[in-house]
Amino acid sequence: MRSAVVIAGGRSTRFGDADKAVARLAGTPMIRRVADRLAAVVDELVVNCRVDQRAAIEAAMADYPLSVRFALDDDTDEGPMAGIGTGLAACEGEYAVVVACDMPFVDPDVVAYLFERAEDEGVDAAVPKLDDGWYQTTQAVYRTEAMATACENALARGDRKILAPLEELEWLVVDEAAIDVHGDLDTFENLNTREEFADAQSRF
Ligand SMILES: Nc1nc2c(ncn2[C@@H]2O[C@H](COP(=O)(O)OP(=O)(O)OP(=O)(O)O)[C@@H](O)[C@H]2O)c(=O)[nH]1
Repeated sequence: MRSAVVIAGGRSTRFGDADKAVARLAGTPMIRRVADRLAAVVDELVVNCRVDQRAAIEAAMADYPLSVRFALDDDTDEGPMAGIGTGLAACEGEYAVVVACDMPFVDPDVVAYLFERAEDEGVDAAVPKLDDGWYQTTQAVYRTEAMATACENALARGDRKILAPLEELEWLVVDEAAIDVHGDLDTFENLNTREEFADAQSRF
């Protein structure tokens, strides 16, 4: 069984006075676009968000073909890594892909490849690294229990850095060239501002 976690507990401050997770992108809430792209490669979906976001996200997920569960932040605004840990702790699969709610171009072929790399090599995480040097921790595959525990441990020692939990795990880096062979690099594009949102509309 493979799981997916969509993290959505951010405040969308660069977007303005609205939750970008449920903002309509070419007619469809952005989080639903992400979820729809994941449906072909996972068996269940977990949404991580705050309690005040739940009703709108639930409405956006109406009639989704897979089981959808919510993993709500007890402590809000603890950063993306806390959201990753909360979401992974609620998963039933041994491995889960984590995807940020603002990555509507997520490519199922890339996700499938990340699962294969993690599962075949038996590691705790497969994390893409682009040629610009950035680790794509918000579009990566994790062993659910190991990463959830590592996130808890990092938060307990006051470290909210997104790479902090990986320090105690065995993980592999998936480089840009390998991703490029298996799918579309647009998969990592994330939308933060109204302008980026407007520019992206015509691509659906
Ligand atoms: N659970 C949780 N998720 C978060 C938090 N901060 C960011 N995220 C998520 O992490 C991903 C990347 O975050 P950002 O692009 O910084 O999103 P954001 O914080 O909503 O946007 P800005 O306020 O404009 O930075 C998004 O999916 C967010 O929903 C947080 O404090 N808790």
